[in-house]
Amino acid sequence: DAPALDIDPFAPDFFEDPAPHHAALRDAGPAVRLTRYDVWGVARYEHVRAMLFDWQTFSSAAGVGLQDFRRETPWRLPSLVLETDPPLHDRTRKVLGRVLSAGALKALRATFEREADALVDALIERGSFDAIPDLAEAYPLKVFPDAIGMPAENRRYLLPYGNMVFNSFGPRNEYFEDAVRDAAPVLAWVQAQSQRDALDDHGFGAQIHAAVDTGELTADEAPIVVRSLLTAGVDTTVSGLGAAIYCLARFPDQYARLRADPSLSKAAFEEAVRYETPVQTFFRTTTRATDIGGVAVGEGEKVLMFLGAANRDPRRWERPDDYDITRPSAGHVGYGFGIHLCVGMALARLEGECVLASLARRVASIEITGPTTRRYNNTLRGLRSLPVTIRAA
Ligand code: HEM
Ligand SMILES: CC(C)Cc1ccc(C(=O)O)cc1
Repeated sequence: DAPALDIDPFAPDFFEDPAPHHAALRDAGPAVRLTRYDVWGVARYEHVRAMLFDWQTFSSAAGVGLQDFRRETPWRLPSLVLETDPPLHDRTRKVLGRVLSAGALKALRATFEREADALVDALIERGSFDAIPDLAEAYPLKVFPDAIGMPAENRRYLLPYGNMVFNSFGPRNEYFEDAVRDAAPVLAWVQAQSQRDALDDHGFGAQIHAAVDTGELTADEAPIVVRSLLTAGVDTTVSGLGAAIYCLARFPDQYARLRADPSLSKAAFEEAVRYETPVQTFFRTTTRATDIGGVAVGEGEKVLMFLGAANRDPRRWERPDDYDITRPSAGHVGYGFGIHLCVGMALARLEGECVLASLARRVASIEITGPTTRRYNNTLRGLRSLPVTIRAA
């Protein structure tokens, strides 16, 4: 019968070095029974990509975490975008897609570039710092809440809230319990911050609430759609930027190529998203009995997609374990695919491009000058600390 493995994808051994586990999962078969959680795991690029496009068979409406919303009370009110299927998803996604479109973001480019230059100049003055809190976290925490239209105070709750939600997609293990320990003030803040009167008149938040005036959203739905941005808009880009800086610091020959041609900053960020895959895993739930590459899967089964394994699959990528900024990385599954393809992708890419271009123009070298420590989270892959020393160009 079906191949089975008892690995634990939500444990330090896996978080510290996923590569051997990813290889075992890919090689065990198209779909593998994860006996520890009694769910399926899919790690090959071909099948992960096919699942992401087949929303009818692989539904998001029962949640994209281990929890099955049809059997258990969701930890938080389900997202009206992430945790819905069509037709509801079509309506809410349309609003977010317009607010976050590449066209809408053109107006932000000058600001995002200026903020990146200012932050990099300040860090050059310091010389040595921790690239995670001082750069990977500092930059999104400045530009994104500004773009949403949030007041300056209380932005510190954004990372704790993201940490709770991303841990909530996994099992109720110690990472989840630690994250939700003092959740009450954070949850109250998120609820308050999503209201129309808490947001300025021209940011993403106001634009979402304006969809109530046009009848595209109800007054009850709008705060939940704003909550989607508060949830997914920061912790993801923090992990993405951290991944890119970590790659460029580890592979100086790639940094030298970027220095020689700063217009490669977009490609360098994209290849880091493929190489590190900040969002490592999430689930779908089958709506009918089906098969994945010939392995029979029943109706109502949770299937865990290993995006990080798919992005390193030798069946799809040449030299998958090389960080190569000139590689055509298009087609990686780091932002998902299909109807739930990351709606913030253009924004994430803009942030990544601006920060890496600023570094490429102003910083001659990035050296890791201390021990790195990894962050343990049930969904996000990223460092907790990355001590570096940079030299001005
Ligand atoms: C490097 C940064 C980012 C990564 C790696 C990332 C990754 C992803 C992935 C893999 C999905 C698909 C989830 C699924 O199929 O169930 C997704 C969806 C989503 N992302 Fe992102 N994301 C990033 C940045 C952002 C930003 C900056 C925002 C907000 C401005 C955002 C908002 C969303 C939302 C609202 C969805 C749900 C879309 C839907 O279900 O239709 N993400 N993201
Ligand atoms: C990679 C995704 C699971 C990130 C994410 C989280 C939360 C939401 C929401 O809509 O709350 C949307 C996207």
